[in-house]
Amino acid sequence: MVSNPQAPTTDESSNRTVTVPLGDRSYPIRITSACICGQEGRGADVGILTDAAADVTHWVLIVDEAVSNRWATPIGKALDSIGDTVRVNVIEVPSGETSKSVESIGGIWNQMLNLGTDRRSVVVAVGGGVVGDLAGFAAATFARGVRFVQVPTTLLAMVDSSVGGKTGINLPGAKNMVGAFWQPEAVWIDTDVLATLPDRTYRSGLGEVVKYGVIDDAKFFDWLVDNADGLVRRDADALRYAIAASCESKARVVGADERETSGRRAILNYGHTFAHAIEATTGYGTWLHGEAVAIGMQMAARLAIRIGMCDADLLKRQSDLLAACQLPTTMDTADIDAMLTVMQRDKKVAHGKLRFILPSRIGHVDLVSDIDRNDVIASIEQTIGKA
Ligand SMILES: NC(=O)c1ccc[n+]([C@@H]2O[C@H](COP(=O)([O-])OP(=O)(O)OC[C@H]3O[C@@H](n4cnc5c(N)ncnc54)[C@H](O)[C@@H]3O)[C@@H](O)[C@H]2O)c1
Ligand SMILES: O=C(O)C(=O)C[C@@H](O)[C@H](O)[C@H](O)COP(=O)(O)O
Ligand SMILES: [Zn+2]
Repeated sequence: MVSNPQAPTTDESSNRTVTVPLGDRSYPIRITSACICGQEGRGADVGILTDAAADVTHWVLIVDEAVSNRWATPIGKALDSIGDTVRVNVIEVPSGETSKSVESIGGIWNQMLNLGTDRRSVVVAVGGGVVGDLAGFAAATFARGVRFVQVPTTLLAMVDSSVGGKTGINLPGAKNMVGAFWQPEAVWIDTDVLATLPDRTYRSGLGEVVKYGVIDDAKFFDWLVDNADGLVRRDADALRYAIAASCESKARVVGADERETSGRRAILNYGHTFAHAIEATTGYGTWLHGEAVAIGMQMAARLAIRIGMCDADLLKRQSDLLAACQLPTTMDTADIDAMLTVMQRDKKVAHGKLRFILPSRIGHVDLVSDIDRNDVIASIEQTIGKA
């Protein structure tokens, strides 16, 4: 069922644009379909890329190897056909979280150098959040910064990682610890690419979608409750609505606090202090990011209950929605000491103290300091079913 009177409007082709409002660095998120595979054998329509950046002499496609043939090749061919004045190169990246590493970024910098990348080159990230974060960081740092465009190919990347300019890599003991804020020139979403996305990876993206409902938009949360089945089945209308609503939430928050200085942007980190500790301590890639976020949100909601910020009903509503999205809400076991060590390196830590994003009601969260370590431990234990 898709029934929200505030559903985003669409143009005749059912394409839609959401703007990330950042003054003269504002950029569009274009939500399209049938653009990459092209209509009636015409090849990819790369107008979104060519409109996004003027005076380009060189396109560098940084591509997840799993989507290279099917989704990046048509883009490369269409860019190639623009003419002799523009070069196109492709750098393939192995799939998976372990590619967000010091070794990978070093390899990419050297390949960019060998390909003659300069400040009139534009990087195009084609892949999920891993390639988006990695390619974005390469663009932010090579030659002290070249332009880039995000072409997200996972649901998670469409609703979250391609928007807002957080780029970077992991260290073995700390997720996203090295990176830069570097905004893309545009985000080009083509929902057709989800046709090849495995179910588990697709559902992982729903973890971040649920997050927006809890942190920012109670009406969207209710809509998700009504439409979870459709989303799991990938109903096209439900999916487009969820992508647009998520992008609108993220664009609004990023526009208000681009570099997470006022604290507003930190709300996007709901569940993430726990999630990043789960990812790092279980080995990157064991839990997908959105799955870890789902479990992390459960831990955060329990922490909020423990300190009297919200009641048990919020946890139940959140758990029910996560379960309806076929996401995990618990894990069998956890190395809590190791998790606490990783959590201490969270970027929200201030004066050595952990700070958490915690809900007071559906649709509202706050950044909270002075949390007792024992409450953190108890929240993890309750979520792994130990207490
Ligand atoms: N920068 C941000 O604001 C931000 C926000 C959220 C998450 N992230 C980061 O994003 C990463 C997770 O992103 P993800 O969930 O997209 O993971 P991912 O990039 O690892 O992609 C998941 C899997 O799907 C495959 N894949 C991608 N697109 C496909 C397609 N269309 N068809 C078939 N297979 C496809 C990939 O090869 C990979 O195996 C994490 O590193 C997380 O930290 C960043
Ligand atoms: O864009 C943001 O800001 C977010 O926090 C979005 C998160 O979903 C994302 O996982 C982000 O990469 C986490 O950032 P970090 O600063 O905690 O590493
Ligand atoms: Zn996230």
